[in-house]
Amino acid sequence: MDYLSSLNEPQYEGVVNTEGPTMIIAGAGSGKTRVLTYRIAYLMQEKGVDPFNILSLTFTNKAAKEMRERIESVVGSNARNLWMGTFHSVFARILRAEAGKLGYPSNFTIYDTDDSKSLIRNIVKEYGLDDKVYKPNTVLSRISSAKNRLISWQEYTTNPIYKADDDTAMKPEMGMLYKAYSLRCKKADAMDFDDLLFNTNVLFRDHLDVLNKYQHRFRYVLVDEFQDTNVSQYLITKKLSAVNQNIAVVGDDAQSIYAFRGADIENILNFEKDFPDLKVIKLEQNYRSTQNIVNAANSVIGRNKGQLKKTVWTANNDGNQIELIKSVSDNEEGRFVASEIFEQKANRNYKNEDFAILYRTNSQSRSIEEALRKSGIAYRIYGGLSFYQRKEIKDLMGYLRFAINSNDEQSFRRIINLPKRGIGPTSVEKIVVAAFEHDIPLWEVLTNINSFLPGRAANAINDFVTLIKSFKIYVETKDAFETASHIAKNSGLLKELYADKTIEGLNRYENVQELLNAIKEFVDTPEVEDKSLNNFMQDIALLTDNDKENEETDVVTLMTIHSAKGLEFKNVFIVGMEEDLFPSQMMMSSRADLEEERRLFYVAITRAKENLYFSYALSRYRYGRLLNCEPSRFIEEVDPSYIRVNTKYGSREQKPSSLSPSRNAPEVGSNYARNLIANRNAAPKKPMSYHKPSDNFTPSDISNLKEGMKVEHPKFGFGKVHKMDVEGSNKKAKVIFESFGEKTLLLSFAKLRIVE
Ligand SMILES: Nc1ncnc2c1ncn2[C@@H]1O[C@H](COP(=O)(O)OP(=O)(O)OP(=O)(O)O)[C@@H](O)[C@H]1O
Ligand SMILES: [Mg+2]
Repeated sequence: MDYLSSLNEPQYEGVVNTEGPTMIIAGAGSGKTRVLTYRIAYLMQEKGVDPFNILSLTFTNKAAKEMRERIESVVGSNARNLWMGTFHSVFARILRAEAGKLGYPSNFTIYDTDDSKSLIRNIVKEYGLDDKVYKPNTVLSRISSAKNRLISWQEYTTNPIYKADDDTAMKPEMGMLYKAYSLRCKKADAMDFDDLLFNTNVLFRDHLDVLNKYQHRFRYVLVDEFQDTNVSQYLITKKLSAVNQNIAVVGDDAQSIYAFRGADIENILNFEKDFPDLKVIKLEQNYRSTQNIVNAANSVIGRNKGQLKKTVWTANNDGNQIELIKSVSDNEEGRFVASEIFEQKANRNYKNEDFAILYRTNSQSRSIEEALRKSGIAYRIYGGLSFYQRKEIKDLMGYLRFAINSNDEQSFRRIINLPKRGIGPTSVEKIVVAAFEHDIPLWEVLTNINSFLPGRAANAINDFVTLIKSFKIYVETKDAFETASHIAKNSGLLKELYADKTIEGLNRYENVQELLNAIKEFVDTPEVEDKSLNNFMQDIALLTDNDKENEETDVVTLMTIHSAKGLEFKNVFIVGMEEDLFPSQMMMSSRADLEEERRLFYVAITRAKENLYFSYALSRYRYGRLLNCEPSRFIEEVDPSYIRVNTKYGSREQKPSSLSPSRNAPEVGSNYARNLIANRNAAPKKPMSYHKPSDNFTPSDISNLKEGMKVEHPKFGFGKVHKMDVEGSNKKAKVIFESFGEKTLLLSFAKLRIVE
């Protein structure tokens, strides 16, 4: 068979030895992904394994798609039945099927990072905490890191270790926020990204029958980019392959670049302990890059202390030296890069798609984009604001999500006053708080709104509820396209966009049409059996812009180095090679951080097949100020024999070895100290902490509740009935609680225990 003949000896071993645990840790461009791809093809074609029994986990949906296409070219359309995708997408699918076991409905909503952050922002406000101390980003990453280490909020709030850490960091309320955030997500029938992995672990831990089912389904498990799995992901794969032991992982410790998100290099070491029969395969030949690029990459990564020893060599040509481009400003940098692309295309027959421009942070794309646009070079940005992050798309998706899951708090907040219905933030807050305090679902509050809000506000909500109910009928009875079109029209969203005749308005209108087109395409796909909106929405939440179908393919790629992992391009520009930018200012405070940053540099270098450019500017706008910049220390870390200064654009005199030796010490330390002092001085407001119900708490029959009775409420604790109010249809009781003061409770919802 002809795909096998294109493999070298160890690669061949990796493909045909399909049984038992296998690990390949090898350098960039050595064919790790190729081995995984062919191993799957081999399993299907030679071993007759059913694609339903193969689970392949990749880092991006794009990588999964490419892998599937390659396998398809060998084995045919049967490859579509492989279980292949990111950890998040595969396990979201499994969680939907098993949701009931964890107390979620199968149509649970997936909160994206924006949803999570805005929920945190609300909670911080509700508890009266300082939002400069408890920034949504900081709080979310602390929660995320706990979840990825499988620490539940229950454990977090009871184990004093975490409290001590948070106290030291001047964020003593972190545990309380973790708990409140988790309860709110659960109440909204929503999982955030980390929950998808966390809950999969809970599912497999607490439901051995379910674990058993998937252990038998996935006879073969394969993981690409294994170095970037976190503890939570590792545990899932380990459990799944415990019975059959057919697990193959490939990775490169020198390319581990997600430690800041909890990826753990220890997994590579643990793997040997957890699977003692492990077969380890070494790949040493690089097929991707020229000799020069491979050598330069080796000279960089050799500076890291904590790497496994590996040999990487190539039989490819020497190729050109790395070109160093110096510019006076970020705008000039953009122009130089654009001119170079223009020239290379003209002289060497390259196409746009042969170029990639890689940068450390998304915001660097602006000056490059401007220059490319002026030169008429087609490009595409990966990452950044993706299609599904655009406001108009999120708005319509908010309606679709809410029609499916009407307890979804974040969607509710997004759409309730869109278009304007005269419902103010106070009413919205009252509704959300009522659901929480009465411990009833959001939808139940909305459908009984007259009990919670005064007349006029209630009327507006009632109209909204009627509208959503009519949408729900569509969700139940029509296909995804009919439903979504109906909702787009009748929600008033399309009309509002249509009325806006500015260019941006037209764009937004077209984007919504584009989403409807995508849904139409989904409905028209013959292989899709379940054409409901529900089914369409399932995986959408996990799509990133990188996965979007590309309209035009011959484009220059712009992306962060992080998202370039695993990819390759003939020509690569690494731009913004300046101190404080790359290495990033935030990553210079410890040796471990700097090593991670250096691995990122290694990843960037090893994306290039033929030509590589480093570019830096002497000044750049950052944080709204023009800053002077110095060339990155990383430039000097590359053996100078592999670099030449580009004299077309940069200064002729400058040599890489003479790059400014003196540097100002980064200000990280002093800033940090300033923040600490500032935080200490800002007296934190005390959060209100809800009462913990007594162990014997069960709500009593309260039809005979009378003034003077002593009661317990699950959240407000103990109190005394002050006054009964039987006016109108709603029976209410005014209760004075010991810690919360007076509250008016609706008897039809209140869960109270009569104490005496
Ligand atoms: N035996 C081979 N003969 C020819 N080309 C090969 C061979 N093995 C791999 N290649 C090619 O080398 C390039 C790198 O392979 P691949 O992407 O699988 O490497 P990798 O180890 O996964 O790299 P990375 O660490 O960057 O993910 C690809 O273009 C691939 O097609
Ligand atoms: Mg790879």
